[in-house]
This record gives sequence, C-alpha cells and structure tokens, in this order.
Amino acid sequence: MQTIDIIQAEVPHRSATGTGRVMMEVTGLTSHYGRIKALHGIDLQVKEGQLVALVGANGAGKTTLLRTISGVQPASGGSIRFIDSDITRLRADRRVKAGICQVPEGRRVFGPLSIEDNIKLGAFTRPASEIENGLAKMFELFPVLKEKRALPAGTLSGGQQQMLAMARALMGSPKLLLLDEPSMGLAPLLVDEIFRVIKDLKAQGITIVLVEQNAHAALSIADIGYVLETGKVLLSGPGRELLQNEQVKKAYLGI
Ligand SMILES: Nc1ncnc2c1ncn2[C@@H]1O[C@H](COP(=O)(O)OP(=O)(O)OP(=O)(O)O)[C@@H](O)[C@H]1O
Repeated sequence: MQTIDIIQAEVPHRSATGTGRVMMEVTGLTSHYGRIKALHGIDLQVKEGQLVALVGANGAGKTTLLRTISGVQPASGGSIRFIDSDITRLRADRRVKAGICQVPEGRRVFGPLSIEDNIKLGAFTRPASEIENGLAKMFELFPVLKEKRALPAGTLSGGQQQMLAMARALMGSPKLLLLDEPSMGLAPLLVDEIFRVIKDLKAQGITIVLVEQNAHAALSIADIGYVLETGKVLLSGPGRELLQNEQVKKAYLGI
C-alpha cells in the first residue's frame, strides 16, 4: 500500500481558530478485537481549535480509532497523549473528566427519558450549579430541543436525535469532541443542518475529530483530513488539498 503524507512536514497548521498547540498526539496506535487487528499503528495529531476529519471506506478503522481515543476500546500498543498526559491506559470516564467527549455512531439516546434529562446526563462531570446554565446554552444552540424538552427522546426524528446526542456530549464541556458519523441515515437537508452545527462549534473554538462516510462534506470543512484504509493512515493533509487529490477523488469522492 502506498503511503503519502502530504502535510506532516510542510503544512503544520492552518486552522483559522487554532492556536497551533498540540492537543492530542496519537503515536503507533494499535487495537485488536480478539485476534483481529483493527488498527495497525496509527499516527495522528490534533491541534487546539482544529477540526480533523477521518474518512475511509467501511471497516477502515475509523470508529475503532475514535473509540480507542475515548477509551471504550482498549489500545493494544502505541500511545495517546492528551494535553500534558499519557492517557493510553486511562479509564473512559476519566477521559471524559479530562475533556474528551464522544458522540457515538447511531446516536444512542435514551428513548423513554425526556429530552431534558438526556441532555443533563452528559453533565455528570460538572457541578450541579452549572447544569441549568449548560442546559440553557444547549437550548440556544438547538432550539428544536427546547420546544420539545419534556417529551421522550424516542419521539424525536433521526436528525433531532443526532442534535440531542451532540448536546449531551457538549454538556460535559469538552476540550475535544469526537463525532462518529453524525450525518449517517439523515435526509440531505438535515445533513446540511448537522454540518452547520459542526462549523458553529468549531467557530466557538471547540476542537473536533469527525468521522464521516460523507468524505466530501467532511473534508470541505476540515482543517486536516486523514484517509484511513485497513487500519492504517493512507493519506493526510489539509481537507481542501485532499479534496483535490486524485487518489481520494477516485476512491472516496466518486469522481
Ligand atoms: N466488535 C467487533 N468485533 C470484531 N471485529 C470488529 C468489531 N468492530 C469492528 N471490527 C472490525 O474492525 C475493523 C475496523 O472496523 P471499524 O468499525 O472501526 O471501521 P469503520 O471505518 O468505522 O467502518 P464503518 O464505517 O463501517 O463503521 C473492521 O475489519 C471490522 O470488521
């Protein structure tokens, strides 16, 4: 397999909002499901304020990488440094406290619970005094959730459930937000809406790692993109440069 690294040397950082300080450094990361090796030594860097997109075909390892960063999937080798600490062996709940919040694939909201209670669940690391304020901010960001706050989460549409899952993660005041396939299964108009929210969060300075099947949309808004293939980084570079890359066009953009 050909490995081309467009950025590492010549374009260290292009985020409009980023400070250029490295927030997370993943080095030689491997992960297994039993005897199946899903990640084969991933190197990835995320700087403060950046939006980093992970794209690639089904089974490339994108979800596994996100889950290994959030700690719900163990690393079998390599390391993850977050801010000033090695978190490779840290429990998932401690990583949330450290500021890493994940919105899992498929939303996973608690259907029978009210929308408001679902959002509050995300605040388990925050003092009770901050919860009302956090809730008000989420209702500002997602007005549709405010209107329906007392209803069971299961009554929401797919796109609204995605917003709810994002609001829940944001209640943890993440330094790093991990989004797994937020546009999955959504109608085009809702996809636009979700991407608008992601751009908004980036503009607010939240650092984001975004996993997406929709490679074009993800690379269009990403500072940096990584293309994964069979558990390895095939290419990395500024999102807009990857969009112009012939290999990416053919394999992932259907051009
Ligand atoms: N629970 C599991 N048990 C065994 N193998 C798994 C499990 N989850 C994922 N895998 C395997 O690990 C590899 C990476 O899968 P992963 O779900 O991370 O890829 P992905 O890029 O996120 O794909 P998708 O877009 O389909 O979610 C694949 O070969 C997959 O079959």
